[in-house]
Amino acid sequence: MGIEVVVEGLTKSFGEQNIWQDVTLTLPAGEVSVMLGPSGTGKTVFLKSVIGLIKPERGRVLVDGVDMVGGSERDIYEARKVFGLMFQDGALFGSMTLFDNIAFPLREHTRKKESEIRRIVMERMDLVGLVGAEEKLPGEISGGMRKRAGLARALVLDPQIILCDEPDSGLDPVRTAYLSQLLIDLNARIDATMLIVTHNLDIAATVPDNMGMLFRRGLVAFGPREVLLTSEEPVVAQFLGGRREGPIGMSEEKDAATLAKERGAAAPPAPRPLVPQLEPSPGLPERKAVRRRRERVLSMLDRLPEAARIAIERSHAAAGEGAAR
Ligand SMILES: Nc1ncnc2c1ncn2[C@@H]1O[C@H](COP(=O)(O)OP(=O)(O)OP(=O)(O)O)[C@@H](O)[C@H]1O
Repeated sequence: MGIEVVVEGLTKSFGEQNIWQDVTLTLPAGEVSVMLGPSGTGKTVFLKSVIGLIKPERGRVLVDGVDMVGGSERDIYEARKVFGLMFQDGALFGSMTLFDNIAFPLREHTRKKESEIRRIVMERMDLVGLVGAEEKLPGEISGGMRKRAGLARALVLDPQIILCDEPDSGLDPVRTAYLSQLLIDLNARIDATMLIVTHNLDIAATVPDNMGMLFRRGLVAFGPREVLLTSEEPVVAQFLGGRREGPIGMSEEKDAATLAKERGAAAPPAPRPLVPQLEPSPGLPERKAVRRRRERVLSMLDRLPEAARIAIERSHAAAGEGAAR
C-alpha cells in the first residue's frame, strides 16, 4: 500500500520572493490527490519540496518517519527510493531508446540481471501501452508517448508514492482523457499514494480523491474532491469554472476596485455540476483507496460544508446502488 505524506507548516522563499507559507496537509495513503493553482503559484516547487529536491526554510514533510526537509541527507536519499517521479516533459535522455530510458533506474539503483530488467521494463511498457516502441528514440515519438514513457520509468522501482508534474501538458483532450484513465488504473493496480500537479479541469473533476489549491502564497484549501468541486470560495470557484471573473487576474491578483466593479456587474455563476469520479477499467481490481477514503470522509462529514456533504452522501448512495446491482 502507498505511504501517507504529512506536510506541516511548510514555507519556501527564493531570496525576497516568498512562494508559499505555512502549507499543512496530509496526502492519505494510497489515495489520489491533485494540486491546482494558477501559473507561478509554486506547485512545482511544492512537488520538489515533498521529495527533498528543494529545501523550504520552515516546516516538515514526513514520509515513513523521515523528514524530507530537515532529515539527514542519507535518510532522505533512502526515503526517495519509495518515490516515482513523472516530470512535465517526460525528462527522457534523448540519445537513449525508450527501453534504455525506462531501464535506467533499474541499472542505476539495483543489481538486477539484464533478463530481470527486461521483464520489468516490458511489463511497465505494457502497462502504459508502449509495447512495440522499445527501440524508438524520444525524438521520434509524440508528446503523449513521451509522457507515458516517463510514467513507465517512474514505475520501475515499484514506488509507493507517485508524483506527477503536469502530466497533461501539451496533450490533446482525447489523450488527456486516456491519461486520466491510465492514472486511475495505475492506482487500482498498485495502490500507491499519488499527487498530481495540473491546471487541467477535466483531470481535476474526474481523477482525484482529494484536491488542494495554491494561491496568494498559501494553500487556499485541501480536502476531499467534493469540498473544492462544490466550493463557493471565489478563488476556487473561479479557477474550477475557468472564468475571468474573480480574484485571479492575468498575471497576478486583481485589485480591490476591479473586484468591486465585477461584483456589481453580475451574480457569480454557480459551480459546475459534479461529475462522477473515474473508475478502473473493466477487468481491473477495485481501488483499495475507495473503502479507506469512505471511512475517512465519513468521519469528517459533520465538519464539511453542506454542499460537499450532500455531494458525498449522493456519491456514496450511488456507489451502494452500483454494488447492489
Ligand atoms: N530554483 C529557483 N530559484 C528561484 N526561483 C524559483 C526557482 N524555482 C522556482 N522559482 C520561482 O518560484 C515560483 C513558482 O514556480 P513554480 O514553477 O513552482 O510554479 P507553478 O505553480 O508550478 O507554475 P506553472 O503552473 O506555470 O508550471 C516562480 O516565480 C518561479 O520563478
